[in-house]
Amino acid sequence: MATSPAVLEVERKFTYKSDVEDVLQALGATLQGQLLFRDTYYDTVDLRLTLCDHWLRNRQGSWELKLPFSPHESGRSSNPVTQYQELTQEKEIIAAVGELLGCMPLSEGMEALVAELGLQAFASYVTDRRSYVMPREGLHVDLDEADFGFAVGEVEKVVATAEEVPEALERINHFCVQLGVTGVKKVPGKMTTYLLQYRPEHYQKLKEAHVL
Ligand SMILES: Cc1ncc(C[n+]2csc(CCOP(=O)(O)OP(=O)(O)OP(=O)(O)O)c2C)c(N)n1
Ligand SMILES: [Mg+2]
Repeated sequence: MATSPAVLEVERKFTYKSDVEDVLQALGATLQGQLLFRDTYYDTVDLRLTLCDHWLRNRQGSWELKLPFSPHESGRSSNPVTQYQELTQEKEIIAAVGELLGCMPLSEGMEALVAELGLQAFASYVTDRRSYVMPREGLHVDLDEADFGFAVGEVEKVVATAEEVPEALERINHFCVQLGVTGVKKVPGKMTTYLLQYRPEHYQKLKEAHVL
């Protein structure tokens, strides 16, 4: 099966104040747009996907799987920068889920896979996202407000190969200094906060597995 070019997302989350958009524009960021979207996340009944830091979601009708491509760096550390591969082709998602669960799914499509593996939706929320771009740096900045009353920003760079990651890290961290984001600890994202608020047992299991 021909695989699509890799999409490797290098990302750092940050908390922001009401003047963040003035600061972004002063740094040369331009508003790309505002988007509302619902994410619904799925896992097996015994949480085998998220316990392996794999995040299967349906975003406004499109399926995506986020999986660590550098496990020692992503969720399993206090590093504020996370690194995930993002699959969007259903055949690649099915293959990756099957590989992780040690099975050969017969399903050709995602709805069938959900039924075949008995996957359950464990989180669903709407995000109001204002997206900025820093064209020269090739960085994107998302300001997210979730419908359960939580806001978080993220600076991210998407690259195609692992060799491009060190420069992406450098650009993200340099921009975060300019933005006044200085903490070295990981900033909780929407999913972490959602689980803590609504699925504390799931949250606890992921903490014990050092995923979150
Ligand atoms: C700081 C941190 N964030 C996420 C994780 C685990 N994790 C990885 S992916 C993932 C699911 C997506 O989480 P998040 O990035 O919060 O959502 P969102 O910003 O809407 O997705 P995007 O639009 O960026 O694709 C999680 C929880 C972690 N271990 N640590
Ligand atoms: Mg994110």
